[in-house]
Parts: sequence; C-alpha cells; structure tokens
Amino acid sequence: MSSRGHGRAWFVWGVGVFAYLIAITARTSFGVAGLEATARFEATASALSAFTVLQLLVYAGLQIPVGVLVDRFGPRLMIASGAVLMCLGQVQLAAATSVPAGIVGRVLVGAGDAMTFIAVLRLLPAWFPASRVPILTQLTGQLGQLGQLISVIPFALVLHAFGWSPAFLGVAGLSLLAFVLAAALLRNQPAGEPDARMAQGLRETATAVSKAWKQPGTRLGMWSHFTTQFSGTVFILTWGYPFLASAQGVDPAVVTLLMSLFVVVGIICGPLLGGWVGRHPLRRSTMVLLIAAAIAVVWLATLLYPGRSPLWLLLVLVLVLALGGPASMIGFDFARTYNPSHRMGTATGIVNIGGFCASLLTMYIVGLVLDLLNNSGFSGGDLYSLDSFRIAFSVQFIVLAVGACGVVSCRRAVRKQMALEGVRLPPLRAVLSDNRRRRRQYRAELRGSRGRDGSSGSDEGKSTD
Ligand SMILES: N[C@@H](Cc1c[nH]cn1)C(=O)NCC(=O)O
Repeated sequence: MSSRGHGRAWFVWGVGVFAYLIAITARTSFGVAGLEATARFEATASALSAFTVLQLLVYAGLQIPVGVLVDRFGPRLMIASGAVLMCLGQVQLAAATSVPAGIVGRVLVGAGDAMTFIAVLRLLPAWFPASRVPILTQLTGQLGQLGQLISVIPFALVLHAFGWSPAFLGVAGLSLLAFVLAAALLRNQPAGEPDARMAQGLRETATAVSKAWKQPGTRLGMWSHFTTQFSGTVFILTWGYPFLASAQGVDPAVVTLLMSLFVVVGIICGPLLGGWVGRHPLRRSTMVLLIAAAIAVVWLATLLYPGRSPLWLLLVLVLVLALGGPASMIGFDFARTYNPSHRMGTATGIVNIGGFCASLLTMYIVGLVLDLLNNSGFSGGDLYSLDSFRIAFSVQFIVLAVGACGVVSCRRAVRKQMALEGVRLPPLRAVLSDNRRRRRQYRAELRGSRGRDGSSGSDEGKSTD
C-alpha cells in the first residue's frame, strides 16, 4: 500500500474507533445517571435494573443478525446505521418521563450499539496487513473503553449542571457526529481492492451461520470471550461498586479511582497482549486459560480473606479483572483467523455473544443470591453484607469453570483440525525449554563477542511457537 493508502487506513480506523467510543458512551451513560433516573421515572431498583438488562439482552440477541448484515452490507452502512439508532435512542431518553418510554430509548441504544463493534473490527483486515491486526484489534477495544470516561466526567458534569435532557441530548449529538463521519469518510476497503460483501438469500445466510458455528475456531473464540470478559463486566456495570463501597468499606472516592483504573490497565495491557498474540498465535488459548486462572485465584484470595480485604488486595483484584477485557479480545482474533473474510462478521457476532451472555447470567444470579440471603435473614438486614457477597460472588467460579471447559474442549477440536491440515503444535514444555536454550546460547555468544572486540551481539532469537 502507498503512504497515502497507509494514511487513509489510519484515518478510516480512527473514524471507526470514534464511532465505537461513542457507542460505549451511549452504553454507559445511563448507569452514571442512576440517581436522577430513580427520581425522574419514580422507579424501583428492579425497574431501573430492567433498563440495563434489556439493553444488554438486545445487544447480545442482535449479535448474529448484525454479524450476518455486516458480511452482507459491509461495515460502513452498519456503523452509520448504528449511530443513527443510538442518536434516536438518546433523544427518546432525553424526552422520556415514564419507565416504558425510557426502556424504548435504551432498546434503541442497545440495537445501535450492537451494530458498531463487529463492523469496526471488520474494517481491520480490509485496511491493514494481517501482522498488524491483533494489536489493532486490542487498541480498538481499549480505546473504545475511553467512552466510559466521557460518561463519568463530561456527561456527569452536564447532567448535574444542566439536567437530564441536555445531558442525553449531548450524547445524541455525539452519535450524530459519528453518523456524519462514518457516512462521509468510511470506506469498506481501499480503492481497487475486491469487495468482500456477500449478497445472499435466507438459505445461504443460514448456511453461513451454521458454517461459522461448526468451525471449532469460532467456538474457541466464543468460549474465550465468555471466560475472560464476564467477571470484569459484572464488576464494572453492577456489583463492583456496592461490593467495594458497602461490603469492603472503601471510601467512595477511592472506589471511583479503582473503577477508573480498569480503563487505564486495558489501554496499557491491551497492545502488549495484542503484540504477544501476534508473535505466538499457537498459544492464544493458553494465555486465555492463564488469565482465567488468575481471575479465579484473585477472587479466591479476596473472598477467603478473613474480614475486610486490605486495599492492596482490592487493587490487585481490580488489576487482574481489568486484564479480562484485553484477554477477551483474543476471542475475536480466533474468529478472524479461522474464518474466511466473507464470514468474519458472522463469526465475530458469535464470539461476542459469549462474554455478554456470561455477564448477564452472572449479574442476575449474584443479585438473586443477595436477595435470597437478605430475605432469609442471613445478611442481618444489610443487603450488601460482606458475608453475603462472599457467597453470591462464588457463583463466578462455576461460570469460570464452565468457560474453561469450553475453551479446553474447543481447543482440542481445533488442534485435531490443524493436525489433519498437517500443522503440528510443539508441546509447550518443549517450546519453553527451547526458548531457554536459545537465551543461554545468545548470552554466551554475546559474552564471547564482547570478549573478542567489545561490540554488542545481534538481537535475541524469536521463540518458535
Ligand atoms: N471485550 C470487550 C471489549 C473490551 C476491551 N476491554 C474491555 N472490554 C468486547 O467484547 N467488546 C464488544 C463491545 O461491543 O464493546
């Protein structure tokens, strides 16, 4: 690609990331306005939680249809249409004064949001060389999370200074801007490149979905997303705040700081993980399992700690949970590398269902267990008591175990398929000892060459896995 073509690729990616960032702002803004929503809609806590649950249900339910539509119509149309839906949803919310009217707004936002991320990921292989895609996938996911900060800072400021309608109209304005940029500047692929869109009828669509699902690499992506994303999502969107502030007695300002760390950790670790995945494509599922194990261990330590956990342990908890976001992006890398480009949207949609289903399920069960313990008298009248959270949060170990079993069993199927294609995976132990041997050899050569002429040696050899 020419340097002009390169510039254009970064520009297209920038517009896509902006649209995704605004989708995250639209997704998270309602959570910031919880107290105002209670007063405006005169709603109970469970009616308010219906807003979030419904929005996420719409989001998860639309993933496969949207994936199919991305393959059919291309990312530009989907990103622009998603921005229009989110804009309409925020305008509806700005005007709504009853729970049903508010829910209509959130459903529109959930639908528009569902159309954005998959379509933005679909732009990457069309505009960039394959070697850059893993890092750019990570960067897309992490930069998008900055949308949460827009909700927490400028949106909250406008909400408190000018009220409900101006704040939501402001987010509607940002979605309108995303629409204009996408419609005017996005292109599905560089000029002169073949158009990967597939015009297909119902029967071909069903076949495409079934082929994407039958590909074990797609399911490996879905279980990877399922296993790594949910714990952090549940923590950030629902139960993290009451757990830290009420059960652990952390100062609210420190809680806000801990929650903001999520975004920062993702931005730092995402590209590192993306680079690692690019260098070790045959060890992606091992990384997924290691991060899932780290999440299980840090939860075990926090929930078993006698009494309230010290701040350092809560900090480690937040750091490890935040790693789950970048780790879940490995799932999309599986979808991309195990499916042809004309089926990538569909496969990405299947992967994206994993983490959001696990999150919805866990959010619901944790709430249910907290309610049950409170109604039984176990919580001593404190819905958010530490002992109740210890029991309720333990549900996560079951979800993690189910996810890890899914990863291991799909990985076996993928490896069997690779063996049939003649790709042999060297055992991890052999790779690690080979790496150690190369490092020793490199150091010895370096010492030798320094001894001879004082010059430095060549770069360290890359690992072979
Ligand atoms: N795994 C997330 C993205 C992410 C990255 N860091 C934290 N979260 C994901 O699946 N995103 C899809 C979306 O629509 O946001």
